[in-house]
Amino acid sequence: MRADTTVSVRDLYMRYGTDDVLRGVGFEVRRGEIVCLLGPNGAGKTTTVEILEGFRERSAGDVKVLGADPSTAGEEWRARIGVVLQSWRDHGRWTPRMLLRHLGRYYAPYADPGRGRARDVDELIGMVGLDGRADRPIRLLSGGQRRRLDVAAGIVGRPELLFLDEPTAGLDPLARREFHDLVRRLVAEEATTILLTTHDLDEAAGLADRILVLAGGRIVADGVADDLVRRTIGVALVRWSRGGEHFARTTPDAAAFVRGLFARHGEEITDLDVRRPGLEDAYLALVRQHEEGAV
Ligand SMILES: Nc1ncnc2c1ncn2[C@@H]1O[C@H](COP(=O)(O)OP(=O)(O)OP(=O)(O)O)[C@@H](O)[C@H]1O
Repeated sequence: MRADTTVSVRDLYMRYGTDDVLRGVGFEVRRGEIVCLLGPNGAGKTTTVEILEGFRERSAGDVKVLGADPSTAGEEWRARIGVVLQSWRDHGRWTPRMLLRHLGRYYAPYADPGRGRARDVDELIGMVGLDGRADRPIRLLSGGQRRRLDVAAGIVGRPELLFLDEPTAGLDPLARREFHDLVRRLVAEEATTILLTTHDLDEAAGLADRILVLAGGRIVADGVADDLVRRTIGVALVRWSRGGEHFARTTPDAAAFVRGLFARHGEEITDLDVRRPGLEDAYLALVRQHEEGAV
């Protein structure tokens, strides 16, 4: 294991009743990395993240988070991680300011001269763009504003490691952009390590240093987005029509392929489209291959 390994997972198994949801999951996350965990609904992303957060007991496997086993780690360890859950509905009568001040107090005993104490509440409210809403009851916040408050609650204690479960679900495009900037700032200024789940593949491609794809209970891909795309489906997707039929092929050399196509079929070719595939294409191909048992 490298010295900067923040999360290390080996042979992780999770069984619910007779259902094996995780079947030998393994990956690592290094300090200051933004890693994005992708996978279809029900693949086990939340389960994995909750095991790493110490909220769920695993069936088997080795898990180390900030050097400790989350199933036995204490409060001092917990104060070093931040969590934004998929949904959290509570404290409706409180105001964001009250809630953040309350959560901040929790971190006081764990103040570390190197990292400081809990963040100043006004600074935090500004960071997540909740100015003007800080003193109104939480139940009156819109869904997106509520999500911003969730993020604020996750970073109040200046976590070394931040877990974000679908953090931008329900955010408008501007709020999403601001959230991405906030994540990049946390990484650049505080070397925060980020593990996030999302179904937004543009978000994953734009934000993550590395992508993990969970399918069928295992990590079926682990790498930089561009490499995953190249490895999974080649470098170009060529689509065309001929005689009313539609065709599509992937190829590492689009120019040579298209020359060959025209040499064979000339003017019969219509609707030619050459496109560099993106993460969404690679992801869908991986999940499809996996479902067909080819991975
Ligand atoms: N406490 C539980 N008891 C039994 N089954 C569970 C429990 N929690 C989750 N599951 C099942 O485990 C599987 C994985 O669920 P999980 O929530 O981890 O998936 P996910 O990848 O986060 O899905 P989504 O993208 O829909 O949020 C699902 O089939 C779910 O029904």
